[in-house]
Amino acid sequence: MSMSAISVSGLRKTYGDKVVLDGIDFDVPAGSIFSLLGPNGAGKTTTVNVLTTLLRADAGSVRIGGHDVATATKRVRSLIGVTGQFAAVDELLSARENLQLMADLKRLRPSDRVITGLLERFDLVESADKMTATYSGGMRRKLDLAMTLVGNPEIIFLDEPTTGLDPRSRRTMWSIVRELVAEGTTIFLTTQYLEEADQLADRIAVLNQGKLVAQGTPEELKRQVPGAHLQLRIGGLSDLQLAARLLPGSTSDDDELTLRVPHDGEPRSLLALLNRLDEHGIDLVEFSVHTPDLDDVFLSLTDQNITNNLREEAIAR
Ligand SMILES: Nc1ncnc2c1ncn2[C@@H]1O[C@H](COP(=O)(O)OP(=O)(O)OP(=O)(O)O)[C@@H](O)[C@H]1O
Repeated sequence: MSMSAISVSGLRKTYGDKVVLDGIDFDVPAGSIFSLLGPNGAGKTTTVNVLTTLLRADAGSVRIGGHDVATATKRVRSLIGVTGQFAAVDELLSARENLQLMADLKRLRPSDRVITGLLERFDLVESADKMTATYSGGMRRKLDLAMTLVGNPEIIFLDEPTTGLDPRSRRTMWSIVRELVAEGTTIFLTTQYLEEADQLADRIAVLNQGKLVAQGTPEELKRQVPGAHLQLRIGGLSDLQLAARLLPGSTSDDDELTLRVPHDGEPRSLLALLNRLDEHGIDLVEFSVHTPDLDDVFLSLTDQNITNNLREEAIAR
């Protein structure tokens, strides 16, 4: 059984009479990537601030690496690294000097090998001694993450790590994040790019108006929103018509010989459906499963008019 790196239960935070976090619960297994999504003002930064000991919760419990953030603050701080949207990089110093500063802050001695190793890993050796004010946004982000890694934190909070980066730099950051996880690091990621969460996260939670309205793997979340369907291509018109009769709710295109069937892509019922076609001797040429992307999930779950039904179903998962 995998251990929880982050365990949150009944977390509440209010500012005056504004309830920002209204009792949220989630669990992040060690060595996995968890992404918290939500519209602006949903409470993501507030959550990160509580989890990283910068802010005290009003109620609930938060354990990081098994330690309570409220009572074992120092221990928690020694386990975590935080990379913010606004990089901690000092622009008047070089990459090497920034890393040295971080090593000194963490009382890491000797630090030369660690610093050289990080410069190599992040491909910053050539510019290591140039003032970071001359760096591109991507290089600065890499340095920021490198600084977070000084001292080998077990759990890393990445707050919008690729905002403003071009697609190539974003992919470089993604592969570094994947490497870290492969080495056993736990990552808590906030991002405004749903594709990033989709690419990286093992599990995603969607925060809306202070509550978690859904949690699951990217695939589980995508299956919850309407629009998922199967596209079948059939060998002939009579087979197409027979298939359309067998599969209620389907719509057929006689010219293309295709059939669109509402379906969430769940393997067992998919198999049953295909078997049914086979039992009737229907010539199935091709099929594909179309699931909505995370944008659809996000819009549907964070819409103010979301039906209570979907919300309850989402929470139950
Ligand atoms: N110190 C504070 N005092 C009062 N209200 C605050 C304070 N900090 C945050 N809030 C309010 O709490 C709510 C959640 O803010 P938070 O910054 O956590 O949201 P967020 O999901 O991170 O948003 P964004 O995506 O815009 O960064 C907002 O309505 C915000 O105005």
